[in-house]
Amino acid sequence: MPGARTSAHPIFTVQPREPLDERRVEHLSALAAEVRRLNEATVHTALPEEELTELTAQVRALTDRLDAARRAFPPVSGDGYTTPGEGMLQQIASPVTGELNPIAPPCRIEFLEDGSVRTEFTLNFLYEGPPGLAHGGVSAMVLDQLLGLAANNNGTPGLTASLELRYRRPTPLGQRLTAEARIDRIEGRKAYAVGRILNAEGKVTIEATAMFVMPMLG
Ligand SMILES: CCCCCCCCCCCCCC(=O)SCCNC(=O)CCNC(=O)[C@H](O)C(C)(C)COP(=O)(O)OP(=O)(O)OC[C@H]1O[C@@H](n2cnc3c(N)ncnc32)[C@H](O)[C@@H]1OP(=O)(O)O
Repeated sequence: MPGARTSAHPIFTVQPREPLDERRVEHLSALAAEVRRLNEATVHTALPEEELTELTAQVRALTDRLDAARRAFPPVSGDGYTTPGEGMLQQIASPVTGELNPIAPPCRIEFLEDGSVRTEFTLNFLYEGPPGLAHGGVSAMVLDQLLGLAANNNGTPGLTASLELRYRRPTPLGQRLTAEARIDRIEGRKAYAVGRILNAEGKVTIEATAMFVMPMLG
């Protein structure tokens, strides 16, 4: 694959990923944004069955066309995977932050000067758990990613060894949510992070703590 790079880290050497330039990322992001709309429209549509049959055939044709030039693995942006921590930031198909991934809300991450990370995002009915409320597992996924990025931003990236959540209040759908995370402490290879999700009124809905461990190299 031209231009593909692999990391020196054993976990990431098995799957070479093609780095995309900004223009291509923009085009694919625009496509993913439309597919996101399509996903939501699919759940909400009240169209009659005959029209659904016709639309199903049209969507199948579109998918076949896209799949005709299929990459074995999702691409990355910029220079691709370079170091285990840095490279992960180019993961544009992440299910949480990936602009290219239609199942990602997507959460756009702010990396703050003090090393913490923050995102504002909205969950629609595709992420419903209890009626009208966000699925707890989806919130967990967002927090896992955010706390992981805080560890990464601190220069101590790692895999999630533990993730503990306290669901304090229901997390609403269709409302601006804020999630934030920071590193609490480092102990050897272990990075401890804390984070939370707040509703539009600034009230905490979920608190999270996690521990990330950088696997042994070699
Ligand atoms: C890698 C780079 C990633 C970059 C990410 C960029 C950000 C992207 C954001 C993505 C976000 C999404 C992220 C994801 O989705 S990550 C995907 C979900 N996580 C995983 O799949 C991880 C699977 N587990 C492992 O690979 C290994 O078990 C790890 C690597 C975690 C440790 O295996 P390793 O063989 O290397 O280490 P060790 O066994 O010598 O233990 C070392 C120390 O750690 C302590 N310990 C271990 N486990 C636990 C535990 N569960 N509770 C408490 N403590 C634990 C242990 O006692 C010891 O402590 P001490 O005796 O030294 O005091």
